[in-house]
Amino acid sequence: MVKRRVHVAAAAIISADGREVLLARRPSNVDHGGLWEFPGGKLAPYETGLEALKRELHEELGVEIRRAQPLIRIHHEYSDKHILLDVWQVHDFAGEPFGREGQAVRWVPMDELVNYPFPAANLPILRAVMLPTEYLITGEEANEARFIERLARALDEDGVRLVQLRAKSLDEADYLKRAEQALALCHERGARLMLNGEPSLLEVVAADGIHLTSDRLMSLERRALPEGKWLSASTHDLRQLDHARRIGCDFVTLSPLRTTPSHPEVAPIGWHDFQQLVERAGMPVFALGGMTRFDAHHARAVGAQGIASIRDFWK
Ligand SMILES: Nc1nc2c([nH]c(=O)n2[C@@H]2O[C@H](COP(=O)(O)OP(=O)(O)OP(=O)(O)O)[C@@H](O)[C@H]2O)c(=O)[nH]1
Ligand SMILES: [Mg+2]
Repeated sequence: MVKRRVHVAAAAIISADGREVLLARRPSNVDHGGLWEFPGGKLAPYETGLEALKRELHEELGVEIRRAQPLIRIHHEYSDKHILLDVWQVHDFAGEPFGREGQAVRWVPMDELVNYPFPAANLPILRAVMLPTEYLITGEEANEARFIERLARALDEDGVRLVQLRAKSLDEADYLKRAEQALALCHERGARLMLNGEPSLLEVVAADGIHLTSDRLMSLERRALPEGKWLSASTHDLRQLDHARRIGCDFVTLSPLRTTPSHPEVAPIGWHDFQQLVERAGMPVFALGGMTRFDAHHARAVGAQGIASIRDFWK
């Protein structure tokens, strides 16, 4: 059987306070009936994704999009079709959304999203909706007070909401102590903390997830994390991206986008190849390597979740 190829535009419509996202329930008599979805539908011939999205949101919800940004593109094989879900984050719209086709429509808090039944293609979209555009990786800082100061500055002044504690020079006891301190700071501000190391670290410190080095990623055959925790990994090529997806990573960094002073010998990926890799990733990807917040807009435009950086946040 030759599968149909279906291109669908869908919207993650975010509430003004950034805490909720709008879901709709598919009518029981259609494909994936009764499941929840991000409102949207198939592109008509000659429509762009954004044009289709504008038309669909008007038809399905009675709202007009004012401002939207690409969020993630997911290719998924259903038994009867190959689907491309082209998902946009809608930050501003006019009108009061309601189910114009009789479907249920509901504002759902971000942390309750995982409790809703979605079509199989949607898991990486949920991750993308929950993740910010910027990912801070901590730099080295031996002095404890100075470390706290630097992290607090990034959280308070830069508004960072996702942090990876990377501290290769600390032994395990000191790392765990830092992790407790970082976790308290992050959670006070509603930010999430990833620990760079072994999944077993989570048995000691109740951080939000684990970030794996690419070597460690390639040595793991399955996702071994407690329920509700996130798994991310460093990747540098397609083989590592494929492996990350296979074992169920929630998101990854892909590097080095540019040549950096710390790794001058490594060839940069560059935006062109980066875009091709992201298109195949099937999960949120942060561009890493010489990135600053000025690059975030372009990173999003080529399909990434955003940028990860030490230098731009670690002042
Ligand atoms: N809109 C939307 N569709 C999704 C999501 N996830 C997902 O797998 N799909 C699938 O993508 C396809 C979208 O088609 P649709 O039924 O919304 O298309 P449409 O609004 O143009 O309706 P119609 O062509 O039936 O009139 C369906 O097979 C649906 O199950 C999602 O989050 N939102
Ligand atoms: Mg639809």
